[in-house]
Amino acid sequence: MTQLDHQLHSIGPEVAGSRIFKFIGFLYGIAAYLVFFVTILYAIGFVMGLVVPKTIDTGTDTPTAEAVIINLLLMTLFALQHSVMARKQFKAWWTQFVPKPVERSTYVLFASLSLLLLFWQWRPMPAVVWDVGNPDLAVTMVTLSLAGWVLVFASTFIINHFELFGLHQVTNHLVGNEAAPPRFKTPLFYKFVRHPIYLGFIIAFWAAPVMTAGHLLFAAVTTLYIFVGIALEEHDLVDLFGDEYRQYKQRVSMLIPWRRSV
Ligand SMILES: C[S@@+](CC[C@H](N)C(=O)[O-])C[C@H]1O[C@@H](n2cnc3c(N)ncnc32)[C@H](O)[C@@H]1O
Repeated sequence: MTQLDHQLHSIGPEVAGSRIFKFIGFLYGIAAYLVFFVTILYAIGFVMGLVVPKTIDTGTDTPTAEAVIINLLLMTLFALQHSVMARKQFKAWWTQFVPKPVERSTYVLFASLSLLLLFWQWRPMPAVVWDVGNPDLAVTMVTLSLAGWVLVFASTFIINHFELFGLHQVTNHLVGNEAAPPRFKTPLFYKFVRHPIYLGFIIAFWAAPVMTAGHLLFAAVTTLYIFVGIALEEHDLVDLFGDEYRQYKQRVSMLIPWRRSV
């Protein structure tokens, strides 16, 4: 028995072909997760202008009107992919072709690829909108932006990082566990705002000591998209959890901890 056969044998009693497919699905899920992980790390460098070779403020010099059009198209492509593929009607349709256990991984992979395309093709718009100048204030803003990214990561872990990014589903499938039905949760930050991940992104995108026109366009459009995304997501959450989510909306603010409505 080869080592692979041995590993597959320990997974469960199914026929060999099915076990092979489960294992391939698992490897695919890991690959999709790794692509996501590289993409999100790149995103931090891209937005903050740190470490990575191509940032929000570098790249091919392009006339402003052309840069605005290209950048808007890139953000629209990401928004469409991200929102359309997340809807339950779309999921019901495409799981006829994509096996259910790898559906989330495929979504994560497509979202990562459309973001990587955005980073690659993004046109800088270097006009400076604000430059805080004061070094202490600049450090505060960079720290705030990093805190935004920490809020994003921490919130994914407290709600269920591995399920959000598809690893949970492919692992369950591999070991033959039934996928658990979605559960409504309000851990930690979710007691103060309904969307801590999105709040983290907003903070990370806006807290910039030097704000260029390109960065401002990115922050403004993504913030607008977050509000659209929230409306779509909450519509689905009310469908899924009913009164439990309706009452949560009454009780807990959307994005600003001390305000009920927003
Ligand atoms: C990318 S996460 C964003 C979660 C949340 N909007 C945030 O900003 O922290 C989207 C997924 O989280 C799920 N979700 C959002 N709020 C939830 C909650 N309170 N309990 C369980 N699942 C939730 C949605 O159904 C969706 O699958």
